[in-house]
Amino acid sequence: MSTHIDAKQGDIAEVVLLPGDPLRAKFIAENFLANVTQYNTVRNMFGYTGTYQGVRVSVQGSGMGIPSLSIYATELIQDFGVKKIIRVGTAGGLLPELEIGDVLLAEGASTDSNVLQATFGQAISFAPLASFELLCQAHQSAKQLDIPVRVGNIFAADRFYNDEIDNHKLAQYGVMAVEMESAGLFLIGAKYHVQTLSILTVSDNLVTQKYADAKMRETAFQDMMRLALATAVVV
Ligand SMILES: O=P(O)(O)O[C@H]1O[C@H](CO)[C@@H](O)[C@H]1O
Ligand SMILES: O=c1cc[nH]c(=O)[nH]1
Repeated sequence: MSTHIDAKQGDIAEVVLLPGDPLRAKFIAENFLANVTQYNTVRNMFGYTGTYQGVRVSVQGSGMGIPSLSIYATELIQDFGVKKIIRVGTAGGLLPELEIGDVLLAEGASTDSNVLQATFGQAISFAPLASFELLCQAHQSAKQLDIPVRVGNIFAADRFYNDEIDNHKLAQYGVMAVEMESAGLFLIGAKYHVQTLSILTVSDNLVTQKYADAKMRETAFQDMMRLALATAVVV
């Protein structure tokens, strides 16, 4: 076991889906996986392992924000030998044409988090990128499943509520949406040479002010879940 994950060696698959919401982890395990066992309840940050199309897959809640995700991603890699992590998250659209339910593949994650400076110092602006292999696979799987996706930059904000970020300028520079974890995930992937990707569903649009309710965020975004699982099981 690790500090925050009460699993034994071998309980967790080499590929893990990582939603922020532990109830989304439960929903994915109960609705998509076969032969499911629950390996973690510590802090109610649920973790499950099962099979999808015959391949072992785990799904683990990460909590909200880079600090919480970093704990789970690091322990999954260092203590349980995880090789691929796919975040399945929600995001706020910054482009007016994005509708609730649209699926995004994060190619890179800009951020206002201090985690990059804490790692590299002031002189370097590290660019946190998704794994090219996982990104290509997800793009290909999306075509096979007939799930439309947009690929590009997203913004991983340190705060859900803030008045300082210029969303309009981010959108002008092509940043599709805002969420709170991907830059930390991609940084950890780079550090430990582990493949990482974020597949996101637009849960609200900051321009049009449309939004999904909490139940929808927990259960409704099944295109993202099917796409992440299809990507995960390709070895
Ligand atoms: O739906 P999840 O995966 O939690 O992701 C988004 O939702 C949370 C904010 O409501 C943040 O964690 C943000 O990144
Ligand atoms: O971090 C997030 C997630 C969803 N929607 C937002 O506006 N922000």
